[in-house]
Amino acid sequence: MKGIHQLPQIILASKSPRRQELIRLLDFDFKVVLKEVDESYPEELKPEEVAVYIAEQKAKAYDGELNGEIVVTADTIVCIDDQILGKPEDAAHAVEMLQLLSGRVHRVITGVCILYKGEYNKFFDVSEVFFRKLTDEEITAYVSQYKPFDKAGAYGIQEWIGLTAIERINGSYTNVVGLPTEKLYQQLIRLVKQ
Ligand SMILES: Cc1cn([C@H]2C[C@H](O)[C@@H](COP(=O)(O)OP(=O)(O)OP(=O)(O)O)O2)c(=O)[nH]c1=O
Repeated sequence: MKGIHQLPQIILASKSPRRQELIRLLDFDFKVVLKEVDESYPEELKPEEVAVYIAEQKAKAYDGELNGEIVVTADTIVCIDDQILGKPEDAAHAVEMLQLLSGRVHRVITGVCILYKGEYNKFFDVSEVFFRKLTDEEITAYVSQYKPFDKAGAYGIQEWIGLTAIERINGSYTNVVGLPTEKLYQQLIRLVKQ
């Protein structure tokens, strides 16, 4: 037990350093435990459903292995014109994604799954991100220097490109980084106190 609300131990099943840092800042007693999970999804799902579906798959890997802990998993996708952008496969793919996002608004959806006492509690958050027009030079320089291959949509809002090219966002900032902390906090308290 730790933090203002004294929650049980949390297992953050995520290799993402940004998620680990955010959950640390929430002041939880947590540890990181990782498992390989297949991130494929049924094609007919809507973007919001995809993020939640993958988050749930990540949590399912812990079913039956818990002893009162809370498992938290998440999945972040970028969505433009109903096209889902995951992580880029290589530099050319990253450049293509950023050219698509340049000068336009897109949605970032993070699905979250909380596994507690055998129940899967799922939700998602959506943020709109407004990019100014990026030049091709900026895009290629960013991709070669920052190698955003571990990031949905090929960019990090917390990096150089986010600081210099995002005009504004509508919604939660931490949701774009990979974990909607305000919603997650409310859900955790609701589950533990009920
Ligand atoms: C859009 C955006 C995404 N991201 C990150 C969040 C996620 O870590 C990543 C999307 O990939 P995910 O598959 O959501 O997560 P992950 O593979 O990094 O970690 P795990 O599955 O173990 O939890 O992109 C940023 O850091 N900044 C951004 O602005």
